[in-house]
Amino acid sequence: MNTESKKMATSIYGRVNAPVERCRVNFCTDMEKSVLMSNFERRGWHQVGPDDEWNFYWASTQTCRNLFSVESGYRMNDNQIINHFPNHYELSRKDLLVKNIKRYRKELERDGSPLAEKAEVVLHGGQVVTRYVHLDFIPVTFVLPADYNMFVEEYRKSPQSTWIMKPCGKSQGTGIFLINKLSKLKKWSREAKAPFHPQLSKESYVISRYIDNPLLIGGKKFDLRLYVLVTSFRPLKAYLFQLGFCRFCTVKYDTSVTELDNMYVHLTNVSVQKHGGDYNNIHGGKMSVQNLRLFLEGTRGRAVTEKLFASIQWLIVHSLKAVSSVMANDRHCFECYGYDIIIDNQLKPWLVEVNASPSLTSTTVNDRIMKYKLIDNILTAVLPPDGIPDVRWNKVPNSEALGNFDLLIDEDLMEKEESANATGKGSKNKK
Ligand SMILES: Nc1ncnc2c1ncn2[C@@H]1O[C@H](COP(=O)(O)OP(=O)(O)OP(=O)(O)O)[C@@H](O)[C@H]1O
Repeated sequence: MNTESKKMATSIYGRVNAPVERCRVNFCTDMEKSVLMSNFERRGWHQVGPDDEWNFYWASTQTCRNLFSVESGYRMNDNQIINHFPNHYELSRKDLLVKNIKRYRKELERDGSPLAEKAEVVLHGGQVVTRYVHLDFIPVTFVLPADYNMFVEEYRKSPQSTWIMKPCGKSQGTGIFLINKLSKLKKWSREAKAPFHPQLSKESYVISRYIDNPLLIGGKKFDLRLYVLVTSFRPLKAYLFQLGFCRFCTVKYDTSVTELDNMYVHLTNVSVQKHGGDYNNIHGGKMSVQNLRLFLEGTRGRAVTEKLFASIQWLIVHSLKAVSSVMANDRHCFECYGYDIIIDNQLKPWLVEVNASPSLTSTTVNDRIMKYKLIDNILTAVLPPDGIPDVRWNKVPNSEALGNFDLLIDEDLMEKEESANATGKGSKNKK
């Protein structure tokens, strides 16, 4: 690499900008976010249009779907990669995520896996129900209108529970509301012109048990936004970014009925909270995961904190395994998912949602530094050491190339280790 090409980027990113190999890559994007563009520029990449010969496409989910559609007839060559799997919605659509996780649990149960162990638990109202011991990481959820009767049955088991209704095809808190009475749901259904009638309803919803005992800090509810990079679904290869963050509500948590419609109390989306009068532009209602860890170690102890973070990794791996068999594992694809997780006051993590297009908009300076680093680390991890996209590469970055990503799972590696162990055992046995 000559000195010309060894370009140290300057400016606000500081330490983030280690020298990168500058090589000729033609990139295309329909998302001109500054954290993306500055990363591409720093690598000396050249921007081209979708009809030109691109090597690297950072596309919106819709553009990616169009590109993979049968009608488009587009065929990628070995030097082209793109940032979504064609049917990412199996993981990122609220209803499909639930459907896939339910199927995965049933399959494990049918195979007699110890992971599918069940036990009886007592609900608030004293009712005893059976739940998965290890795979109970999404709140009880039903898809409406299809599962309306099943929902009513569950609702009656614990009528004092609160439920959250979310439209499947929307984001950023749009169309979400809480209910604590079946009558409220029925009223809404009437006003929305019979959305529970499968033939009449245009939109499906999920209704989930509301996690009404979230862990609070400073009296406020928050959730975690974690980034997970998947480079392959079969074999599964996934990495967790260390620099996730917590997103706080601006108003203190309050479960009283009068506050049920107050979204500044219940929804942690930045897109909701930034409209609140108490929104802070400096920290943007965000706190790093490292600081959360320190806070928990100080207030709850190191062992339970370790256990919580291990459970979070566990739930991410199993949510990915739940979709791995249905994902179109195109070798041109990688994807960075935004995981939304709520921790309850028993330090149990709950998976709320997975986003295929986590926001790359920066609300604060720290946010911008972190997101810049995220993109930098993704690019380094998905490209072979020479920096040129190549699907024939084995997609195993070395530990240096992972930057702030930690390996979550590599089924390839696991298989190799297993067979090495078996061979080791074999030779021991021979002795
Ligand atoms: N089961 C639940 N219990 C408690 N709070 C929840 C639950 N589900 C969602 N929430 C809250 O509602 C917010 C919005 O939910 P969710 O992320 O599923 O919807 P969204 O509008 O699609 O968000 P996004 O913009 O991230 O796609 C979450 O960030 C969380 O604060």
